[in-house]
Amino acid sequence: MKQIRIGTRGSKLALWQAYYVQDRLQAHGMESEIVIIDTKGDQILDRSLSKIGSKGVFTEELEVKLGNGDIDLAVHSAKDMQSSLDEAFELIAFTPREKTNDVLLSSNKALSLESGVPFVIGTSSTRRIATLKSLYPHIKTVDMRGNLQTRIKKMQDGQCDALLLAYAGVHRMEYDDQIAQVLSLDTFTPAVGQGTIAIECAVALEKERKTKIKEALNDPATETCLKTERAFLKKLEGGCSIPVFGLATLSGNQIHFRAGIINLSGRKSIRIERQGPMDAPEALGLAMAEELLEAGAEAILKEIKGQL
Ligand SMILES: NCc1[nH]cc(CCC(=O)O)c1CC(=O)O
Repeated sequence: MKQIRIGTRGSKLALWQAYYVQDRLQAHGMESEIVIIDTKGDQILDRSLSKIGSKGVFTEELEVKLGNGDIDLAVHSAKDMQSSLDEAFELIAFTPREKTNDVLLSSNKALSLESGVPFVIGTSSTRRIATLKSLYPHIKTVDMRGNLQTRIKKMQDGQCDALLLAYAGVHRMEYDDQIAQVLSLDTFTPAVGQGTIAIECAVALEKERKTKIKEALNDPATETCLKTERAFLKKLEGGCSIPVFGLATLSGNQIHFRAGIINLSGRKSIRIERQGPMDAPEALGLAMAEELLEAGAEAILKEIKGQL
């Protein structure tokens, strides 16, 4: 088979993901080449994602190259993928998921959210900021974007005392020794897709190639969870800038799904937990979204869209 061309963003975390994909393909007898592609999300660093307009900021340029056949697959953090893709593209695989928790990262390992001692956290995530406001009002936040290495540098320069990040990225970039706290999945329920890598292809990609790529990379359990979460997100029309969260896990042949929404001040939040059969992930995700919308998420979403 002709070499597979892997498209990726150029950040260290993106490249880690691309090399991981390359290794898996190699293990399945497929040679590949990595093609680095710059995206709007990498270029605009002085504005928060919620202000750029989250849709496709990390994906648009990759999709252009998928569309014209310059690359065969695009590697993404599943969390960065908008919930609705253009009809010419599809997600064909999700890699085995890393631990999905958020972590508190600091050079001062004694820091703790529960201690009651005030400190400053650098984060631009609306979900994390709202959750902090709600549960830990003594914590201040400052806006912080850029790749992991840039943020850690800013922390070391004194712009904040700690960062609030996904464990997956921290672990992949080998900053485990700076983890002060691993946060609970019930309080800091992660964003949809956190911790897994999504593989995007053009629908038009040759069938045999697609099948082989999927065989090499897809983890069926993760795929089921991601289908649940993404169906949920799609119904809520939440891009990555909306403080919506959702985590599906499997137990036996059931999907356990906890999900919710929090308003920007952190004063209103709605959480739901439900189970559903493993063979109908989208139905569970959709039902949860509908239940949440009826329980008040509709009003919260409207309020948030007026504020961002
Ligand atoms: N929002 C950016 C982003 N997209 C994916 C990850 C981390 C790795 C992952 O969850 O796949 C991060 C950084 C973070 O939230 O800490």
